[in-house]
Amino acid sequence: MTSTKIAVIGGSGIYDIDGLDGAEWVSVDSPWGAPSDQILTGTLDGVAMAFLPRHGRGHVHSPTTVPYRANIDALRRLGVTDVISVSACGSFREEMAPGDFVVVDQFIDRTFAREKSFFGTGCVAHVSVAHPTCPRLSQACITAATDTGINVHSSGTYLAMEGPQFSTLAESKMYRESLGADVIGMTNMPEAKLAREAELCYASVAMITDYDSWHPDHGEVDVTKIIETLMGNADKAGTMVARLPALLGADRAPCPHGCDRALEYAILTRPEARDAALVAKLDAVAGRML
Ligand SMILES: CSC[C@H]1O[C@H](OP(=O)(O)O)[C@H](O)[C@@H]1O
Ligand SMILES: Nc1ncnc2[nH]cnc12
Repeated sequence: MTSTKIAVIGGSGIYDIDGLDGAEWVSVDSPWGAPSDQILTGTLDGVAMAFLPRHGRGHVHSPTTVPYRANIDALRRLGVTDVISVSACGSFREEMAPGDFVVVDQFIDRTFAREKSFFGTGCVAHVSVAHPTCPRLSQACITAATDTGINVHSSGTYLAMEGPQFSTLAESKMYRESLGADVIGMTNMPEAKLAREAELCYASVAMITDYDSWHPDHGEVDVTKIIETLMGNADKAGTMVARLPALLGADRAPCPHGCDRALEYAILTRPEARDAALVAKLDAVAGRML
């Protein structure tokens, strides 16, 4: 058994969380650069918690420039075991309406201008992301959302686009009709891939804010409306998060789905061929295996 430490990565419109005992913003140094912001630490129902605003307080980082590697590394350095992303998303499905939550279980990664791995020349690793989210943690999010009275969909495919512009109408229709995506956002990739490399359980709660631009009865997406819808849902997200410590408990059994052992058999570079500088940077993420 290890101790649970739950991190929430708050997306657009979510820059803080209430109710932590002993709340303190702490700075965490990472060899992967500066994280998006300081990290709010504390406890909730006796369980250690951490909160990181993905875009920084004041919304400084664009989806492309969010320091994804530094963020995941910093959470790992803090001893986090479980990461929950709470994100604003557009919907490609009539029945996934603004105000609903979707606990995402698949991704289509269409981002192209971001660093997507902690590994590379001098230390090569290939982890599986066939199932990119943790079923145990996702189920806790579904239960917490249901308990909170949220209209929650228990699965969905999230298309991660580069942005920062929203999709064209043709792209929106292609993502929906040809690629079969259910929701769209700009940030969950490479975050989910990096969490897997760092052997962290990861779940993604998508808060639907709009119908992107495909829906004939809704105008094209715009950021003011997104933030309006988001603000109407921020309290629901907070209540959902507050249920999680009781559901997950302070003592943590190994992940039944192997998220916390993802690097076993993943590192290919022979010990004598590894780059010492890269190995040193990997101390938090992969120290267990190096
Ligand atoms: C505010 S509209 C677009 C912006 O919102 C989402 O961010 P996040 O996933 O951090 O909630 C979306 O991915 C875009 O980055
Ligand atoms: N329609 C949309 N496209 C991309 N990111 C979003 N975030 C919220 N709504 C979005």
